[in-house]
Amino acid sequence: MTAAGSTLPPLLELRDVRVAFGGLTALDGVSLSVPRGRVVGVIGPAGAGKTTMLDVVCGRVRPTSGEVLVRGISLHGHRPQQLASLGVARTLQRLGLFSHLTVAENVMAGAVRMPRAGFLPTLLALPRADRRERALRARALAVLDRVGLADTADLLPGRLSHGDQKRVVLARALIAEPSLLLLDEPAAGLSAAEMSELSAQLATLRAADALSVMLVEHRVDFAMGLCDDVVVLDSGRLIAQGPPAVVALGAFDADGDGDGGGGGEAGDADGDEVAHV
Ligand SMILES: Nc1ncnc2c1ncn2[C@@H]1O[C@H](COP(=O)(O)OP(=O)(O)OP(=O)(O)O)[C@@H](O)[C@H]1O
Repeated sequence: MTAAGSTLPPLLELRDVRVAFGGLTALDGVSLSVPRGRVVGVIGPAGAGKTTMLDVVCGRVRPTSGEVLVRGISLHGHRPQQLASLGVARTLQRLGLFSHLTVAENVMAGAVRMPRAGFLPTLLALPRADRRERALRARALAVLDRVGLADTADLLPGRLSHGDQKRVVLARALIAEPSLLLLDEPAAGLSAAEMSELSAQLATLRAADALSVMLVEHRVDFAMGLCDDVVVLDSGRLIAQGPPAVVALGAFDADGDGDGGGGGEAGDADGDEVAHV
């Protein structure tokens, strides 16, 4: 990285973020960053605050205090629909596909950053609108090809397996050409084979597009295998963060089963930085 490059702010930064729902503190002073081109996984037991963290980044939930920054710009007061213009796209835990639209049309629906045809030209079916529609469809087909679903473009999503529907959801996020992708439980409901395909897919995307990813995941093995860095939340507090191999050495209970998660001693086996708060 150049000297100038190293001064760039992280793509995403949370500074001392606290979220309270009435008397319940869902996030308690969480600070973290997602550097450019990195994949950061957020793990922790049910109710730890993982989804709340994504909601805060997306503007669905306002922090009670603290700050969220994208490329160094504070998102104070931003709305979810403004996120795309900042290069942020999110997938939801529930797939949210339109059952009456084809796979390609579902993907096109994610292209909020693309120039729109405008109501009047579309209504009058003017050639300019047709051209834009065709260009958008071509983009959707290209993205579907990237996730291995080119031949499903004209099917309804209900015809696809759960794993393939999740790939459509990924394609719908990718068509907006995000620089930061937020994934809410991408491995949920996937078989072991589908999980390893998804890992390979995300690794390819990251390499090709310098995409930064923050994902929330219950499947700790998946997150540990894929992510450059892992953040562990428990009861709204960030209790550990660092490379998976280092965090795995720490005594946290990621699956909430009371057995101490990775077990063993906390430490810094290979010189990587790990924080236990
Ligand atoms: N809108 C809300 N109103 C009140 N409490 C909420 C709201 N959203 C979340 N909570 C509470 O905040 C805490 C954190 O919830 P959150 O969904 O962020 O956890 P999580 O780690 O994503 O859990 P899971 O793994 O089960 O999805 C929980 O105690 C939850 O009940």
